Amino acid sequence: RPLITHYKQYPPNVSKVYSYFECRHKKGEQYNEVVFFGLQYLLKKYLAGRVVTEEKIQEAKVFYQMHFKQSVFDEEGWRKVLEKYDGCLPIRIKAVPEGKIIPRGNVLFTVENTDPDFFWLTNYIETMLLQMWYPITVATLSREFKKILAKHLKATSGSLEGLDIKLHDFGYRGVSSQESAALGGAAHLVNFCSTDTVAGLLMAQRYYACPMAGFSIPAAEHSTIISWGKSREKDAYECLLDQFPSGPVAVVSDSYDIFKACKHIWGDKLKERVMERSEDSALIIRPDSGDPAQTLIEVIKILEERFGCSQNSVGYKVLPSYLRIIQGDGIDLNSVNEILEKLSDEGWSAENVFFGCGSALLQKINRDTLNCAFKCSYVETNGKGMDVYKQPVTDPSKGSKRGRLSLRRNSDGFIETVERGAGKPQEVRSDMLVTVFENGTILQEYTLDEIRKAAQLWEEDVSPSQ
Ligand SMILES: O=C1OCCC/C1=C\Nc1ccccc1
Repeated sequence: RPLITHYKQYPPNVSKVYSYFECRHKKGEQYNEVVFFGLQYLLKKYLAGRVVTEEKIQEAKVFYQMHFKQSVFDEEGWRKVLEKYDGCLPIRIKAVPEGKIIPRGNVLFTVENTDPDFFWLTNYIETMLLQMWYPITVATLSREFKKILAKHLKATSGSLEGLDIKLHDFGYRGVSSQESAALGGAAHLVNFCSTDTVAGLLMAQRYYACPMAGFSIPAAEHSTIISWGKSREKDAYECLLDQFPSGPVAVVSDSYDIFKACKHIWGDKLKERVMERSEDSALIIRPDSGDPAQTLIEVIKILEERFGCSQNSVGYKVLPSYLRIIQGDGIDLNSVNEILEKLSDEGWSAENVFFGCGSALLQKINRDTLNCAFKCSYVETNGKGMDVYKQPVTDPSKGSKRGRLSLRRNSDGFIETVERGAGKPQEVRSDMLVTVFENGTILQEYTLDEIRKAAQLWEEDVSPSQ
């Protein structure tokens, strides 16, 4: 998009461009609240410090001359950033603290130039800032998973114990890049501490001060099973038990026939080996094909017949503590709910099952999933402020907010956006938006621990009533 040329298109004597980011709300849409996450990484990685240099200006000048076949690159503008601010961006960003749960349709962060000479800078960084849609959407959907898992776990076990390891991130291989894996993997770790997406762990370490944000366990994959040949399937499984005698071990068991594997290998030839394992060294059987709910029910029934089960304090059946199941195939927000419904209908507790989620967690989303938008809402021209907005007659739901914005909890305790700069000065204190960036400096940082605390589920998210 020729945003490079926008500086030529603003009215004369514009001195300030003020824009904001929101996840627009559409009536009847699901996911009515979002987790704010990811801005700190983008600020640290791309916007903080001396980001403008003479070399970059020269390179951009040549590049855009070739790209537009005319000289539209604002060399003088950028050189002024270099000279006046030593290459730092004269921009102010005010944002919701990371991890906060905000209802759709509210301002999440605002961006404005801090020096009249650089009004064109605000929307220059729009493209980069709009990429916030990704970590916000992953963190939000991951938390929707958590709500579903919490409800079923509470209802069928009476407790939320182990909730934060109930959804394992399987998505590393299914995302579009290492950076997406890092951002999406970290976003999932806001809600859970169970992952195989190592890039997300490194992101949490380097940008959110968390030395080890998530855990995993030894697990088979199809190659380590089929490399023994079909005739030695039992040996392949026995090797896992031998190699990982203590601690949980997960074994994908559908290479040939999941049902026979459970009945005749896990439940017969290796039965004693399985039963001798302790509760904190459980065997976790992984189906990986077939209709998820049907396969799970059939597998759990075979395991019940072979190993028995007990009743928990709320009357649901639980397999022996040395035996669990993880379902990582075909899991998304709909199927996970369906599966848990069917399991509880058959009297099985959610304690028996863990879930892995790949693309549905990190990739099967886009900027429209939560209708993320970045719009200008206020300008100053000839020193005079003016609230601006769009209100397309062709789609009112794409209307934008107007004026300078603040975010506050109203007298009923609900979070709302105050438009038109109506946030009274004394109310400024209560503005939930915090200045996190100004003129190249990050003014406020959050640790993953603080973010996790902010994003934890509320009481009503867990009550089995709804
Ligand atoms: O089975 C498991 O138990 C729990 C530990 C992880 C795990 C499997 N991981 C995985 C990752 C990427 C694609 C597929 C599986």
